[in-house]
Amino acid sequence: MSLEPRIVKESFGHIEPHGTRAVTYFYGRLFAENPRLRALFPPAMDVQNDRLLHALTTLVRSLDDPASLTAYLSRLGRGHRRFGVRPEHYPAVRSALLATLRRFSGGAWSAEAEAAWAAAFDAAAEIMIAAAEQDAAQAPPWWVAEVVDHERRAPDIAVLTVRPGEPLRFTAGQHVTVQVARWPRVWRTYSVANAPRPDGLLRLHVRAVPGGWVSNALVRHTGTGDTVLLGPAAGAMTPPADAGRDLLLVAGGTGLAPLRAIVEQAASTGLHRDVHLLLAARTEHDLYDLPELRRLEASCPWLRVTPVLSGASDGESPGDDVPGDGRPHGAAVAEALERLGDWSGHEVYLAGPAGMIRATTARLRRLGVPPEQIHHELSEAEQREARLHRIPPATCPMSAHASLKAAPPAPADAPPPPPAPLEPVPQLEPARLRTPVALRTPAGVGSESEGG
Ligand SMILES: NC(=O)C1=CN([C@@H]2O[C@H](COP(=O)(O)OP(=O)(O)OC[C@H]3O[C@@H](n4cnc5c(N)ncnc54)[C@H](O)[C@@H]3O)[C@@H](O)[C@H]2O)C=CC1
Repeated sequence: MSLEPRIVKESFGHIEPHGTRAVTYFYGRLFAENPRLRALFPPAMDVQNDRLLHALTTLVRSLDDPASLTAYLSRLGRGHRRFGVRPEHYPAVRSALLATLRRFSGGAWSAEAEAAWAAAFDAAAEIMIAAAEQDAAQAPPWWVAEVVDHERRAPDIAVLTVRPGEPLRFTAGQHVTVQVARWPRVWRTYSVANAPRPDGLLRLHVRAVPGGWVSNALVRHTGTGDTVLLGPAAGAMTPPADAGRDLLLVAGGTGLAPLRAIVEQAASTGLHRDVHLLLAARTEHDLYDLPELRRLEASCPWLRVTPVLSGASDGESPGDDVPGDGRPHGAAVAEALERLGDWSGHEVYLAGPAGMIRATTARLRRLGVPPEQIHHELSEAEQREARLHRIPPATCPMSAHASLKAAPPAPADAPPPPPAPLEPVPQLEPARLRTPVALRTPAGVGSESEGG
């Protein structure tokens, strides 16, 4: 990639302070000039805004590291397949992006900056398109999956088992995105809570968070026989086949999911490494998977499961509220870590609220665990929580799956309805439910059909 990182970084510095305003302007301009593209996006754009800002920041920061930039853009290109993005959409995005940069750079914009950004965009688009095309040759953009089991393990927690119509490849520790019939084009990330199995089933652990569209739909309004869409598996929190060390897994709440998959993976490969799973939860009812874990522990001599209760919270916002017993959050986990042994020789995997990941990482470092032995996906946890603290004021009662199974009326716990989308919502073809799926898009936008 022949780029001008210095110029791109400098000009981005002028735009960064305008963050959200600039991104809002970008999408406003994109949709004003290309109304048909609106149909590719969810009704409420808050998550999309965050994603664009995150993508631009990552792009600019990675300009000096072509290998990680290419890996990031390839992931982005593959991930955009599920939105129905096609090569012919890129010029419109390019034009809106340059206009936005020009608009928010004030007097600092120059022909040199424009050329540098145009070159950066073209190079990025080329990588994204190539990755998407390569991916299309081997995997569908999304999978239609049937819910084959739905267990309500607590008032706000469900464990769902889903069967994709086509094999969905993943490794233990990875996550997929999920879309429900009730909220078309709204994707949320959940870890797969099991290791790959011959029957291809995936288990998801979901807590219904206040105002959460997809989580409430999955926990309270989904049952056996319903259909969800799944995006491709992603994520790098996968232990190597033989990590060479014993494992310490620290789970916070439903952050158990990816670690549960790692435990299953260890069981199926016969690793002969000790695995200690520390299960942090606020209350007993949050220990929604403990009976199953106890059964697993009884049959696996190398596995030890230690639940740690931190106390119920008074507040509603996840992650940063204070437990009811007045002790600082994370105190119980920290005490347990200190009490239970020496972890400096362990490979450690953490999943749960961002605050827990940060606090536990700091504690492990103090306990002598080298940073390269501590694995987590903190930036994803932070993004998820940023979204939760800013519930968007819009919803969409239309359903991409409406023709598959009538969606019930919007639930009482859902936020108020959104402005109508400018274009018709893409519809799944009912007849092709369990075979490759076609996305019908408005004329001129093109149509996406599944590659095999
Ligand atoms: N469902 C899934 O597939 C996955 C979920 N996650 C994330 O895991 C989290 C789980 O949320 P909940 O089940 O509501 O967990 P929670 O909010 O009930 O907390 C679980 C444990 O973490 C501790 N904790 C919470 N905030 C803390 C902080 N700031 N410092 C130290 N400890 C803290 C709590 O005391 C509790 O012991 C969410 O952020 C979710 O996004 C992560 C990976 C997969």
